[in-house]
Amino acid sequence: MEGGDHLAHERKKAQFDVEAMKIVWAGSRHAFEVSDRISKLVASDPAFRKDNRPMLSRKELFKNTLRKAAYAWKRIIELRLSEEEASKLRFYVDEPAFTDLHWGMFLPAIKGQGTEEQQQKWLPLAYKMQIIGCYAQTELGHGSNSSKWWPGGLGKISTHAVVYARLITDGQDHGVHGFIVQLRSLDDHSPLPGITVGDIGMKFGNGAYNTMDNGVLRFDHVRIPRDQMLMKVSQVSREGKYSQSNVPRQLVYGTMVFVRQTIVADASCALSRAVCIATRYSAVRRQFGSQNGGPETQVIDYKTQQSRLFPLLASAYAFRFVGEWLKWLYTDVTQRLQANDFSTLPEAHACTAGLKSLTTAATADGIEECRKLCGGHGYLCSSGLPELFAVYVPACTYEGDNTVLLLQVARFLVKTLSQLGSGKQPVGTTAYMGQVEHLMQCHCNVQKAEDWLKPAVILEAFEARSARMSVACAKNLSKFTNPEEGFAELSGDLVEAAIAHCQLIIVSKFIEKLQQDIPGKGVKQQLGVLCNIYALFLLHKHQGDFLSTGCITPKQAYLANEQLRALYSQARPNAIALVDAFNYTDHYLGSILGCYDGNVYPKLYEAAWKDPLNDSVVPDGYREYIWPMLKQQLRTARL
Ligand SMILES: CCCCCCCCCCCCCCC/C=C/C(=O)SCCNC(=O)CCNC(=O)[C@H](O)C(C)(C)COP(=O)(O)OP(=O)(O)OC[C@H]1O[C@@H](n2cnc3c(N)ncnc32)[C@H](O)[C@@H]1OP(=O)(O)O
Ligand SMILES: Cc1cc2nc3c(=O)[nH]c(=O)nc-3n(C[C@H](O)[C@H](O)[C@H](O)COP(=O)(O)OP(=O)(O)OC[C@H]3O[C@@H](n4cnc5c(N)ncnc54)[C@H](O)[C@@H]3O)c2cc1C
Repeated sequence: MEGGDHLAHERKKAQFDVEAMKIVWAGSRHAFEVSDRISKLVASDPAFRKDNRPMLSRKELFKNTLRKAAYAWKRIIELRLSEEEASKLRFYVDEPAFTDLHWGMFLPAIKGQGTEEQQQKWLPLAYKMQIIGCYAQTELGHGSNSSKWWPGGLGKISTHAVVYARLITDGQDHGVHGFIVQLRSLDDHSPLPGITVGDIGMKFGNGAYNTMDNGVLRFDHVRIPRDQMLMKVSQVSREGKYSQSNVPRQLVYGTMVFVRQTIVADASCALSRAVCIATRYSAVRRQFGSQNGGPETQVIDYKTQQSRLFPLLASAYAFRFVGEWLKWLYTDVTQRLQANDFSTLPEAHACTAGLKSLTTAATADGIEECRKLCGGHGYLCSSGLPELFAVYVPACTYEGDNTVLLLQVARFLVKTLSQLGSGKQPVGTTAYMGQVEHLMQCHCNVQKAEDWLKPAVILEAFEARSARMSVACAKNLSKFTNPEEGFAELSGDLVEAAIAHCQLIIVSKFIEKLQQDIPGKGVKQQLGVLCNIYALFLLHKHQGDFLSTGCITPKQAYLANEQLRALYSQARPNAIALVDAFNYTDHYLGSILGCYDGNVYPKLYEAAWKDPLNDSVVPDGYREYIWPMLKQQLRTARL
């Protein structure tokens, strides 16, 4: 069957209003309209072509990225795009670039840690891109005194950096502080005296993150003017006297709270993209299972395919909603900080760190699972999945290694529990710890599979599991005379407790979302199915935790799995419509397997012929290497 919509029969099965779901996914009608308009603008402009990326050498690839970034900036100015529209445009261009760090970390660091005066000086230059900045924190070795290593945009492009370094005055070490440092001449781009700077080399995957110039930086007697130390948190006077404002020192790390929050939103984008590809292809692909000469089975109808794919579809929606909530939390903490209320900073730090860890790990694993769900064709670059995986997987490491971040959450949980004794009532995402006595002894009363559809039942099971795991850690920690030694010894258990707590947050935010007014025929009902799939899939996967802490019985675990199977059947007719609701253009998806019309096979066949290897029938190197080999075999055979 040539042309036409090969997935039309699937789209007809939808039991909900897809257009209304698109608004829910985007967050608002306004966000949908901006996203829709800008994604089409990018898709229709040949300057943003990206299908050739895996074929380019590093130098070609990098120059191509610079061209796109400059062109994107030109279009942003010509079209007078707002900040929101400009950031969407960069998002849909879909190519990691120095601009990510300029807009995503350099500017926020100055906004968050610079004084009013410093902001007035630096922000206008940065907003007009008259200077280009990066964020230089990580070191080659341990400490904050070796060479900076990894910062994106540093290697070849940034003119400035926010550099994190130790501040020493009068021989006294005041710890790590941020400094704005000019790295390169604004006239000829050469490094300033005393500065050694360059790219750190090829990274994982063709194309992928190699469009970014992650860099190395060394200083040799470089003088930074005093007023280029970011001085909102602490100051050095002209006389060299060090002082601290009346704000917590942790604000120095505020940029990370901001970026981790955007990374959670980004996880839902990356996962939904992979899921969209795998779902559409699973409906197109037929394999075995035909009876009486009828058509073969669509692989999406295999229960095993559903049990691997639908939890990922549900996770994409779950991450979307928890990302929305995290954005609210971040805005709230920012407003409080401006009013000198620092009380919610530890929670904002724990939530952003923990959710960044959970969502990036699940997304990286999920993209790889989607590749496998597409069988052999998933391994082709034209499926879009190998590059998506290679671009995405460092999210598990950057902005804090995922395990290190979970340990930060665990510290927060242990502290919250220890404060219960002094009568401090936990609030926000740890409010459930206030009912710890009930949660330690409550019994789940599920008797039949459908009982698992009750939000209160699910919530109590997840709260009890999380509370019991944290309390067990706290009890074990109290046996150590040296708390740090105890923390190190029990770090494996602490990480598991942190995961349980963060999973509870995601499940509870999905449930809260469903309590809102959600317009559109059948939309809320479908989201309800996805929410239950997400929660029961987690319960099934981690049933060891739920059983060993006595939160549920083996029979109840069995019933949860039974309910999960029923939910997969409910999701099945809506699967294509649920991924259409992401509203991705074929350009953004960058995948033949995931194309909207499902016309996969002719496109795969056509794309194969575009590979440079097929430019000639006889390949380069034939005369040099293959022909002599064949001739020699011929001679041996004749002997
Ligand atoms: C639709 C959406 C589209 C969105 C598109 C956008 C795309 C998004 C992508 C964005 C681009 C991303 C590109 C990648 C760029 C990558 C950049 C980086 O990787 S920058 C480097 C980041 N490095 C790290 O994250 C290091 C991890 N380590 C830590 O975070 C450590 O905690 C520390 C180095 C900050 C400090 O270590 P240390 O001195 O040992 O202190 P402690 O850890 O013991 O902490 C002391 C105390 O402070 C609290 N704390 C720690 N961090 C924070 C924080 N960030 N905020 C607030 N508070 C913090 C901690 O809890 C302790 O508190 P206490 O009460 O004393 O227990
Ligand atoms: C693509 C990419 C882009 C990046 N961009 C930037 C950037 O723009 N700016 C910037 O400053 N940095 C950047 N980074 C660096 C990034 O932030 C660090 O790589 C990250 O914070 C992890 O630190 P590390 O590499 O030192 O890993 P390590 O800390 O050396 O981790 C190695 C292993 O040790 C374990 N480990 C480490 N500490 C502990 C502990 N306390 N307890 C238990 N286990 C531990 C980790 O879990 C991990 O398994 C980037 C990295 C990548 C990959």
